[in-house]
Amino acid sequence: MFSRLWYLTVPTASYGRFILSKTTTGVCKDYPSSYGVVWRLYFAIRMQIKECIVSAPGKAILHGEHAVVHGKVALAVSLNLRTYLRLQATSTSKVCINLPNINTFLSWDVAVLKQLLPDFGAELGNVNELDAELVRMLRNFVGVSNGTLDTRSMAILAFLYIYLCVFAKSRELPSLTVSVWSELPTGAGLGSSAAYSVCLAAAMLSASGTIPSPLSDQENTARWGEVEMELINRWAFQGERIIHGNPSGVDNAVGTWGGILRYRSGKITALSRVPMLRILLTNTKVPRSTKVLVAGVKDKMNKFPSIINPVLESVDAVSCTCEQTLTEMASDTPTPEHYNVLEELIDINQHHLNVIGVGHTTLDTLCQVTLARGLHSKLTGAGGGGCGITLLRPETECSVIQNTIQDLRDCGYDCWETRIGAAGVQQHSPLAVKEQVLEVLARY
Ligand SMILES: Nc1ncnc2c1ncn2[C@@H]1O[C@H](COP(=O)(O)OP(=O)(O)OP(=O)(O)O)[C@@H](O)[C@H]1O
Ligand SMILES: C[C@@](O)(CCO)CC(=O)[O-]
Ligand SMILES: [Mg+2]
Repeated sequence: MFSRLWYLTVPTASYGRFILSKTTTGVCKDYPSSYGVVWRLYFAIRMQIKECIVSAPGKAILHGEHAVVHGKVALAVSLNLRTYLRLQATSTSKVCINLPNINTFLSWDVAVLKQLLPDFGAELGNVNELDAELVRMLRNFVGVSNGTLDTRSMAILAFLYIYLCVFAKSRELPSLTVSVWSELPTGAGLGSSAAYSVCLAAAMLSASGTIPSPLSDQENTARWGEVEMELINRWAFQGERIIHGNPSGVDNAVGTWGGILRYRSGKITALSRVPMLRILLTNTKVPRSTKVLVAGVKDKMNKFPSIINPVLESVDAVSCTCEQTLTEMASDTPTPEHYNVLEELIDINQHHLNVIGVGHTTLDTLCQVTLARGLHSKLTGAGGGGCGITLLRPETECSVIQNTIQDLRDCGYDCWETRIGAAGVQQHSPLAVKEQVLEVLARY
């Protein structure tokens, strides 16, 4: 009776439709047939896939990268560069993922993915810890070894992991298409993996109905409440674990909450009183892997604990002194002395980052070129290439900024002034998304 596929498609109020799907397999294993059919119908009816568009910002770390992995303080800011994700319900019985930034376009039969689910009733993917058995199965499924750093494999593993875990409760995995496009350079220290993971988590939780849509008739862009953001952040952290190995959680926290955050061992504090900082971002375009760099610091710590641990302690003190200085600047008029302190902290931290082995000659060049114009720089994110930040003082003349940007471009780097403190994860109606972004997301 249930040996063929059937669909019920109903228009929704916003855009798109939802689909009730039935698979060819008929009954749930381990359950009497009529019971299985009832459950399938129950879950199918519940499974009103809610189409959505979400976005999350990238980040720059002012101070505390790497040290934060070992329980020290980090100060991080969101950027005005975002990752966008569009999730569409389909009736193809396939799960499709389009990742144009990394030239990856894949699809799987839902029936094949269902074989990865454990027996009915078994727990899959606790939000608080990575399900090692599922990761192992997914590695086999995708065909990657444990030590792989391949960009595509990491992105696919994170996607499948979050998809399966979020929809595992309903045995009917939905047929859908997910397209992700980012304004952020991939793998350059600006939190592209976290913005990607935050978008995946928000979209899956929203599509499954686990969290409600924050959009209303009046709002084309809206944010979720604290409880929902906490859940998004936790699932995004699992995505980061798959991509990074041992993330601190600071990047996904900024992708979720946005703004300017102090982060230490999972404790997130929004800094509300901070001065408006102007920052240049420079991408050396040297590719690197956060996972490898984080593991390299751990090796150094194991090899020379009495040398490296005090350096991380000092980075912690740099972050705390910076936070204190920013607070003073916000409560009083910022003075040139405040900026002198911020510049000295940048120099000190850059030296520390070199000591722990995450520098790169291109980053040394960045520091030298900007210092020749009187400006101070440090790497941001995992280092080893990727991006650096340069602090601009209020009195820095326009011509100095323009000449610095040109000098850095002459080195072959990308360089631009950025705005910090953008909003965290958001849901958008199509009306609120820039046309070019919609166009890229709709192309697939
Ligand atoms: N737009 C995207 N589309 C698909 N995958 C992405 C995208 N952005 C990031 N990723 C995934 O994240 C990986 C890059 O993560 P990685 O942590 O190494 O760099 P980052 O997050 O940009 O830098 P950092 O962690 O230092 O801030 C890519 O290899 C890919 O697997
Ligand atoms: C290098 C690191 O500290 C920041 C990467 O943006 C890693 C992490 O905190 O997960
Ligand atoms: Mg990352």
